[in-house]
Amino acid sequence: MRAVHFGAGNIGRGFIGSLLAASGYDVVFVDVNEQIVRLLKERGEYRVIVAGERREEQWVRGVSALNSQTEREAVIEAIADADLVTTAVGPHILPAIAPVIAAGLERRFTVHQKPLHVIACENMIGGTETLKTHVFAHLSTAGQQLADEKVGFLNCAVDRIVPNQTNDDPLAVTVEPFFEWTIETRNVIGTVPPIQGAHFVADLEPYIERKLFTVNTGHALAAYLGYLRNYKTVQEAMNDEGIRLNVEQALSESGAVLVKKHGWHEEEHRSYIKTTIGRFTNPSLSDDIVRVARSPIRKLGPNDRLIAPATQYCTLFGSVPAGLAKGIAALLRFDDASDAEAAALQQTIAHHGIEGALRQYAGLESAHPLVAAVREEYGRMEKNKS
Ligand SMILES: NC(=O)c1ccc[n+]([C@@H]2O[C@H](COP(=O)([O-])OP(=O)(O)OC[C@H]3O[C@@H](n4cnc5c(N)ncnc54)[C@H](O)[C@@H]3O)[C@@H](O)[C@H]2O)c1
Ligand SMILES: O=P(O)(O)OC[C@@H](O)[C@@H](O)[C@H](O)[C@H](O)CO
Repeated sequence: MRAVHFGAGNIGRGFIGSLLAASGYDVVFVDVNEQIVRLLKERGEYRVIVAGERREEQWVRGVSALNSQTEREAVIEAIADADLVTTAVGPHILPAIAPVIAAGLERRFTVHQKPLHVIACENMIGGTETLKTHVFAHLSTAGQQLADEKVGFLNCAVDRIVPNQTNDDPLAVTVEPFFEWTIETRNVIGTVPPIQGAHFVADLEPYIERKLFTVNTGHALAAYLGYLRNYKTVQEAMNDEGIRLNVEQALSESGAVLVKKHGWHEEEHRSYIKTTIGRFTNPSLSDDIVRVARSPIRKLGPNDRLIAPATQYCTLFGSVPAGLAKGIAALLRFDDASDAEAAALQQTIAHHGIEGALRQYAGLESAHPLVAAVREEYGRMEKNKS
């Protein structure tokens, strides 16, 4: 079996590639980072360091790599011959990889019509559906017809904290012990792709919302509030009792939405939150706040980790979730110079105020009750820096 995986970064090497290799796939990584591609080609293996109470090393073997910029033809051939195509490149990169995936499918259809599954492992709702739309924009009419019949685009939720790497070996990747990969079966063609440890479900919505509105919501609160207090890592931020209480408050608010909307059992969800907070405080990991806070405009989106649970809370319970409002206000104060979206967000706020930013990026009209609550928190943060 062959899997072509786009994005040999933190989660690509630290989770998806390692699980696929353990499931018996020959994994071909596709990336634009020449150093990583060269080393993967040279060595054909890399180390995953699982940092929990005990430190465990696992070798991922039988992998290869291609550079999508300089080896486009080989990428097309690899897709033509693959059983599975996966991605972990970041939501903003999906449009950039769509043309080569489409070219790979067109080539494949000239040679054979075996079923193929495509899974985008990005932190977003409907990630694979979004990739499919981009890919279809580059397919011929005949190609679209065949893709509809022969290619199963499967949405998924992917969960493992993989920080930015500081190992001496550029291929080694340190990860947390926890992992969860939930894949929707709705669009499977034939049988589900054999992936050891993956959890297949008929309806992904409860799972992706539970993951995004708990793990990523809590992470966002810790990162944006931690940034305001000049902490460098999520672990440092979570050791601040005030921030930890804010994270817990926001997660009880998003949790109330998840329990009411999807029928998650209250006790089970409390335990999911407890596990999540334990993961944030893992003393064996050091996760940079600027990584977790990255791309604040994306994170301010109407379907993303802060606005979606907050607006749903307002609708379901008729009151404003104060913890989530604080997280949104802290996001609006994120001005890290190395983050292009943070710079653009600050420009928007400078020109149009926070109301303008919330309208433009979160789709919130000024009359929405959340806006007043965010404005109040935002003003308080200006005075106290936290
Ligand atoms: N790191 C985590 O903890 C984690 C966990 C779950 C989900 N995710 C999601 O996985 C995705 C990737 O995150 P990450 O943390 O691994 O980021 P990352 O920056 O470590 O990895 C992204 C990789 O994509 C590569 N890339 C960029 N443009 C490309 C292109 N045109 N073609 C091929 N490769 C390209 C980059 O060179 C990099 O190696 C994001 O959507 C993220 O939300 C991350
Ligand atoms: O990857 P992002 O930018 O959407 O979010 C940052 C982190 O919250 C995220 O990468 C988590 O570490 C991950 O989602 C855990 O599964």
